[in-house]
Amino acid sequence: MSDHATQAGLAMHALTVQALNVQLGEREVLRQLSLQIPRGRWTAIVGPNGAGKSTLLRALAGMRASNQKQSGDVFLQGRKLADWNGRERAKALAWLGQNQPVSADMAVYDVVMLGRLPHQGWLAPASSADRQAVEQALKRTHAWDWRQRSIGQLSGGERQRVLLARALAVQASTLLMDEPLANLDPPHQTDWMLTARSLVQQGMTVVSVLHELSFALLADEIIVMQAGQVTHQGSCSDPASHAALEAVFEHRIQVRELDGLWLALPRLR
Ligand SMILES: Nc1ncnc2c1ncn2[C@@H]1O[C@H](COP(=O)(O)OP(=O)(O)OP(=O)(O)O)[C@@H](O)[C@H]1O
Repeated sequence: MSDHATQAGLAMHALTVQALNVQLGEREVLRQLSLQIPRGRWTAIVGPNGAGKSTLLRALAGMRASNQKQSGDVFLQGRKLADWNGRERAKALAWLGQNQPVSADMAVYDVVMLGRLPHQGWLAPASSADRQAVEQALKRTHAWDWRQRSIGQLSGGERQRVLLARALAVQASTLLMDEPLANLDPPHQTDWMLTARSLVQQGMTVVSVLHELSFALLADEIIVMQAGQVTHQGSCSDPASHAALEAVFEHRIQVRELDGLWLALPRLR
């Protein structure tokens, strides 16, 4: 393939991973992993504990642990992550991680405003576009009423909704989320899912690591991981994806349809 065709192929995808190896300390966590994440779709990453899902998501975001060695390439919109200007990358790629540290004294509004930093000039005050993005994000996650409270005073689920608002306030074209449903009650899990869907309808790319398999099956595409490798990638409605999911969890779960939705249920016998 010509360089031009390769470049066009890469640009078609939000993210492309080529032959990625990640070692954390002495442990080989990702091994020769290659995949492509389509633009404008919601992709869920699933797999057993320790499969390497969070490590993959962090690599997609260009984050490295202090004891990490890495080879292979990650491309964002056809360009190597390392070739992006930091501010432009921060505008293009938003991140919601697990247990993200936030100063407990900070007001909720200010926490969400941090999501606007890539859009702001050095020491420049927030613009009306920044304030509008923050308000919209806080209202979308039903956190607007707490805007003056300190984040340290919130429950785990309330805090998670504020951090989701911070990620939404970036207004990036790609949103990476690691276990976004952690601590959310069922109605807010549903709200999160509807938010993911509406972002995708607006053309955004959403990538989420999920343990809640019935929510993962509501995505467009599913990536199944095991022992540092991708064992399957396909549409969430494809029977081959359901088979891969059942297999990776040792047939301790089963995928069934109810009212047009795919559900992952425990297999008791
Ligand atoms: N900083 C680290 N140093 C050494 N090993 C690590 C480090 N972080 C994670 N690991 C190991 O890397 C492997 C993959 O971890 P990772 O967090 O990516 O898995 P995961 O699929 O997200 O798991 P879970 O579902 O439990 O969140 C695990 O075996 C874990 O013990």
